[in-house]
Amino acid sequence: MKQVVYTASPESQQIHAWQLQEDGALTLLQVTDVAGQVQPMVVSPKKDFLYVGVRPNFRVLAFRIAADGTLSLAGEAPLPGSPTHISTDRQGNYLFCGSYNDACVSISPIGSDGLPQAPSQVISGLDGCHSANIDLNNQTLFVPALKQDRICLYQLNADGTLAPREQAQVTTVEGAGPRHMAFHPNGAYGYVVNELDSTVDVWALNNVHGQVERVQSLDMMPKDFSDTRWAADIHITPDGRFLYACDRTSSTITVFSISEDGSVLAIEGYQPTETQPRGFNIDHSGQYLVAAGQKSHHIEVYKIQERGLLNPLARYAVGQGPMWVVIHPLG
Ligand SMILES: O=C1O[C@H](COP(=O)(O)O)[C@@H](O)[C@H](O)[C@H]1O
Repeated sequence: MKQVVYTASPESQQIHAWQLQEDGALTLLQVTDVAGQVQPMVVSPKKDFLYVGVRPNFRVLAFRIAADGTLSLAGEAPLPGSPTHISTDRQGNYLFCGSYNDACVSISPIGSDGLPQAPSQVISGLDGCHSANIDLNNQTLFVPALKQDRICLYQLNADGTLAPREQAQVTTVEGAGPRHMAFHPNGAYGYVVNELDSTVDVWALNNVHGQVERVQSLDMMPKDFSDTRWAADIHITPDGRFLYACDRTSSTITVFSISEDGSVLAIEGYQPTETQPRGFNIDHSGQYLVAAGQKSHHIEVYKIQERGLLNPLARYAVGQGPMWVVIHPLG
């Protein structure tokens, strides 16, 4: 499988595109200079565009992805706040943007040309809004509001509007600070990394009462860790066997195994990584993990081994302050 790794480096305002070889080596394909601090990125489900949130002029840029994975700017649209996280629905018809600093989530239609338009709806009052995550059924948008210790639940209607679900929110432990989310491939469970106490919560998405319910909470730090907790990102392997979450103070990635039904996590180990890992990702074959060090200005590639443990392969200099990693299968 041919894949391309994109990294966003806001301090040097660059996107690096790398070809991921079968053996896990990276070959630099292209460096794109961007007018603005590039931060969150997502590839459209139709696989033809990379959408990138930029600042200080809050916009989403749409880069067309060529057959070899190189990028060319095709369009842009305004966003209602500083983009902290962007994502799309499962069909690529809508773009969601969560803004931590502007405490909102927005939805923007994506045209038939693949270009996002101006937001059609903005929901405010979400203090510390850190991400927007549509479930596998393309029905419920999970929006963690970090400063409110809650995850708001919105229904995505057929007309492209968001409405609070009957169960409008779930709450975390006080002071947890829910941040990013990953879904099990069976669609029954979601995993949320909590920034402020570096825990990971397992959420049953449809319990016997049809409700979202927390079924497990795990400390992701080693027993002897006593410094400030500062978790960031979370990702799952495509086969649903392993989950990874990173903490920035300790610069570690915690490795979890997942029970077959997705309901139970167990810690398998802790992987030291690049300094201040704010973003990482897993390739589509489930063989490699790529982590970015916001303070090391490098990315590092790991081979995923038995029990999910990580074997460092090589590290590569990128732009300054890398913080977002997206991996895209070509073809
Ligand atoms: O992880 C964090 O995220 C928030 C929001 O990030 P931003 O890049 O959208 O400003 C940040 O303010 C906070 O300090 C940090 O821990």
